Amino acid sequence: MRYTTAGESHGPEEIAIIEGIPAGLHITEEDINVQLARRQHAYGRGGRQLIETDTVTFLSGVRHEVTLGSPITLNVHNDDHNHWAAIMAPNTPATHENSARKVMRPRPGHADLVGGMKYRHQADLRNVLERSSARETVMRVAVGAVAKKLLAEIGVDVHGFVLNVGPAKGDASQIAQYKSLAELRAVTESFPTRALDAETDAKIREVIDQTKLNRDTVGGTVEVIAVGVPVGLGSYVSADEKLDAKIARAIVGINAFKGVEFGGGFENKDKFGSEIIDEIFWDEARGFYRGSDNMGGFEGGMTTGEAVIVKGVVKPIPTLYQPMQSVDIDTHENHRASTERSDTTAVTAAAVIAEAMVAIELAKAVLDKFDADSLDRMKEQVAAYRDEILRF
Ligand SMILES: Cc1cc2nc3c(=O)[nH]c(=O)nc-3n(C[C@H](O)[C@H](O)[C@H](O)COP(=O)(O)O)c2cc1C
Ligand SMILES: C=C(O[C@@H]1CC(C(=O)O)=C[C@@H](OP(=O)(O)O)[C@H]1O)C(=O)O
Repeated sequence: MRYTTAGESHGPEEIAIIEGIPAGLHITEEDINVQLARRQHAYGRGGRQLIETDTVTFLSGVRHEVTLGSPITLNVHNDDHNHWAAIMAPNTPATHENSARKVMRPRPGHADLVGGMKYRHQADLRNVLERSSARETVMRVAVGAVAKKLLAEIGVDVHGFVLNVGPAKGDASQIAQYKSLAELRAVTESFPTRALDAETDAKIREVIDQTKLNRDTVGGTVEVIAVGVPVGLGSYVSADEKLDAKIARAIVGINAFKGVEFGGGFENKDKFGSEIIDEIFWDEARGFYRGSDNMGGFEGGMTTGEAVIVKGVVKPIPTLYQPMQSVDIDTHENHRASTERSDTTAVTAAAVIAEAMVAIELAKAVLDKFDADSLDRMKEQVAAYRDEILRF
């Protein structure tokens, strides 16, 4: 499976093309729209989300709600494009009027300055901004929704949620507190916040509200948990086949993510080996299993069969309503950076995006390992493999 996305933030459409999804997967636009809504309506977002109604259209690869095995094209319309049609027009030469919203003062913390230097966009840094915007993540969530549907067919369930925002502490992995991922989902699905308990939920909302009043932005930590993952996805034999490494790349590839960890993560460094190594047990029903999951479901770059637990750190987003110091790329004079309207935090939406990225990497690994032409054949192979592993 591979995918690509295309689209500018204020252009007419966002597009994704996915190749390698087996024939025979039941999927509807609504399956995807549910996930898009979780991203779009996350707490702490700005005015743009009041304009958009993120819904997907299938343009290829799906017939009568079933995948054909051919490339799947997904499309989400940018409703805001109406307000930008002249400025984004692909077929009209630049004029004084349609270049009205030029960006000449790069926004610190964005791709503006380096992207401008790299692509020689010295006439207008909007040419960088439009694609570097996290608007593109709407398509990653759409692709992730297809991946989640595929994974559900083999009993893999992936869920992402917010652990903390700003100084509201408490970023210990949550899975241990819950009997099942379904239970965890039941309490965290109610975005805007993780809602693990009413007090923390209220604290997180308060931090976001107060940050907005301060005309500032705030970061935080998200967690993604996947259960039902088969043993042995990824491989130790070559560095680029390690699945934990692929997931780390996929997480840090999301706009504004600055860190990633697995299981106990950075906290493991403060403990002794005897406290954190996941010991091996066996029983008839489960076969081999670990007594704990401090490694977040990976040994040697391969899934152990325990829950995959991934955390990501999201920076406070860079566009503030109190613009930061920058320099005009034309005059080289000091100026306040350009301001676009902005979210207060990306953390809440980022939990949904991180979930999508983990689902995509797990789905890719499953499709690499098993026959991926027909869904039924893939499921037969996965079942036979699970049975073999149980009897090891
Ligand atoms: C869901 C989401 C929404 C975002 N919204 C904004 C925003 O409104 N304003 C902003 O300055 N940055 C926002 N960002 C962050 C920028 O896209 C990001 O910081 C920038 O592209 C530079 O990339 P980097 O932080 O990965 O280096 C958002 C990120 C995500 C994931
Ligand atoms: C459009 C989305 O997020 C955008 C991501 C973003 C950025 O700089 O990354 C900046 C803002 O763009 P705008 O200036 O158009 O409001 C966000 O709204 C979205 O997530 O759908």
